[in-house]
Amino acid sequence: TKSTRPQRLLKAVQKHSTRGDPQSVISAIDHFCRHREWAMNVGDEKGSILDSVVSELNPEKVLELGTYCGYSTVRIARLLPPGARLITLEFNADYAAIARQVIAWAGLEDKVQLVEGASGDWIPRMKEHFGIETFDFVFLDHWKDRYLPDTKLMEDCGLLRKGTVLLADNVICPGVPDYLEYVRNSLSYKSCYFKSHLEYTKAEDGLEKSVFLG
Ligand SMILES: Nc1ncc2ncn(CCCCCNC(=O)c3cc(-c4ccc(F)cc4)cc(O)c3O)c2n1
Ligand SMILES: [Mg+2]
Repeated sequence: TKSTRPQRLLKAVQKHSTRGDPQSVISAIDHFCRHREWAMNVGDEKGSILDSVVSELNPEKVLELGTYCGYSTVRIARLLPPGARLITLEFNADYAAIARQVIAWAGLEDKVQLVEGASGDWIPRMKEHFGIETFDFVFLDHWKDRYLPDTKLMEDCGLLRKGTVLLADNVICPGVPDYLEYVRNSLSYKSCYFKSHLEYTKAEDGLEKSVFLG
């Protein structure tokens, strides 16, 4: 039977990168997506912005919503200090199976916990199930119509603290208008837009960085 795009992406990682070398995994995925098949990874341009936000923050507790093949998981986890933890939620079991192998190939499995399921189901269980008090950094890259409800859910579950940073992908393309309106107008957030491009294309897209003020 025909392979899937995530399966072909994994093969490209195993063929063109070095096990245990996260940077080579990132480069192999970017090369595959730019020259073989487009895929919805955050990509190299927005990825560099993601890197700078994570490096500046040095977060201990990270939540990623939407793993896909693990590209942004690897980008974030490779920058985390020893002892820091990244929990990443993936709804699609096939994507999760590929992402686990990409994360393991990069040698980052000790920093990453991949959980299969829907954000709306798992966010309320973070405290009791993972012993998480609050998150320092959240990367939103899942269903675009879940960014706003899940942000409100994280607020209600007490998972955000003064200074927690939310970074949202795709705020222009595909777009998250209700989320943008909320974080840009709410007195509980200080928000700013990083203009960029949709991964591997010339179309405009960008990341919205929002600091929770408590
Ligand atoms: N609730 C819940 N909980 C947990 C979950 N885990 C996964 N999901 C479902 C996520 C499904 C993938 C989400 N990502 C995107 O849809 C996406 C799309 C584009 C794009 C596509 C076509 C174009 F022409 C232009 C742009 C580009 C991007 O960078 C994107 O990130 C979950 N949902
Ligand atoms: Mg995205």
